[in-house]
Amino acid sequence: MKHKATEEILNGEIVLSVDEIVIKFNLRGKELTAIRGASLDLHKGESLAIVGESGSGKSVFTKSFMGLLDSNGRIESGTIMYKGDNLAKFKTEDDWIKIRGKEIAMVFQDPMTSLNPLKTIGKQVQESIELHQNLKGEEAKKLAIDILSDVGISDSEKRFKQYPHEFSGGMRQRVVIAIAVACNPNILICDEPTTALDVTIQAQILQLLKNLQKKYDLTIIYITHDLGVVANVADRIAVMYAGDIIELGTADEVFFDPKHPYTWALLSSLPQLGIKGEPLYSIKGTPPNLFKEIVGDAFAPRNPKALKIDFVKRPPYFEVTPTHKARTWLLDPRSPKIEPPAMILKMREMDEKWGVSNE
Ligand SMILES: Nc1ncnc2c1ncn2[C@@H]1O[C@H](COP(=O)(O)OP(=O)(O)OP(=O)(O)O)[C@@H](O)[C@H]1O
Repeated sequence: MKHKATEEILNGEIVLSVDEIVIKFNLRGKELTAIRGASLDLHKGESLAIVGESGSGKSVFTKSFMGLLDSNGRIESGTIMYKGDNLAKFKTEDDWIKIRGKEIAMVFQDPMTSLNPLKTIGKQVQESIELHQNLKGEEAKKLAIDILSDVGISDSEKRFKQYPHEFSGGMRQRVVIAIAVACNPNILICDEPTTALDVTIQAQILQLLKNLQKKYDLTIIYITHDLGVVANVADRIAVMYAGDIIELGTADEVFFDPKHPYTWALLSSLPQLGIKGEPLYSIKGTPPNLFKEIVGDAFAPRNPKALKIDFVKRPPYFEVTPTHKARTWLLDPRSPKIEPPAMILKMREMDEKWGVSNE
């Protein structure tokens, strides 16, 4: 069930360790808890996808690793350990300068907001190099041209002199990736990097990131609301719901043997996996109100098969394998046996029969 490469990664070094982080926002005098004690260890060289509906906390969680929370937000408790520093305690811009770009870089959804329309794209990549690597002038320019070709911009010497508006959406996203890579970061966070692009271009950008990961020795976090998008690029998947990671496992484990009812629902609503002739599943109800304290399993009110205890007590993590865990009472040996929906059973069957995950 597990790829060999993933196993090697998980035995390797932990580059970032988040423990029980709680993040709150103040909104018109009221307090909203966006992240409710989420924990995550990121392993060197892995691609980890964080998936979940809009508002589940994917962006807030990862922005806290770079000191990019909005000014009305704060980390209330928990730790974010990176190279011996607790980033959760960082206060000033001087602290963050050491981390942002240089150690952890981010690629956002909309390339137009990340690029300066008044500067040539080459200059923008070059400046990123000059700021973060010990190179200046012609040397930095030469490296910028090389990085532009690495991200798939042909004729990069000529295109160095062009402006963002002279590029298509996909090409602009490549430039944004070039700027991030030019900082020589350890960790690259890609926040919905392909949402604004059409499907073919999406696949090309994901393949590009996969290639760059090896060449530039990157650990990558993908943020997406679409599990289908990351199926081919993620080693591991963290499923987020109402500010917490409710299931974490290798991509194969989450796809073929999911345990949390929310993960079942997410997978069942994927158009790529729909059963022919049957209507596509859609998750009923709305996520919980984060202004209120959440009791029990946050997904319970939307889960038609929720247990009584789901409304009373927050489930702990139950370990499925050393790499797979989920916060659901269904994994408690005392729980009644509840079968996942037909589509999930079918996926499991396919995996057992054809070994789809081991290809
Ligand atoms: N500055 C802010 N003030 C108040 N609430 C905020 C602020 N920023 C984020 N939130 C809230 O925190 C929660 C998590 O938001 P977040 O943007 O991380 O979700 P997400 O999973 O990344 O969603 P999306 O896919 O839509 O970006 C949401 O309820 C959001 O409204």
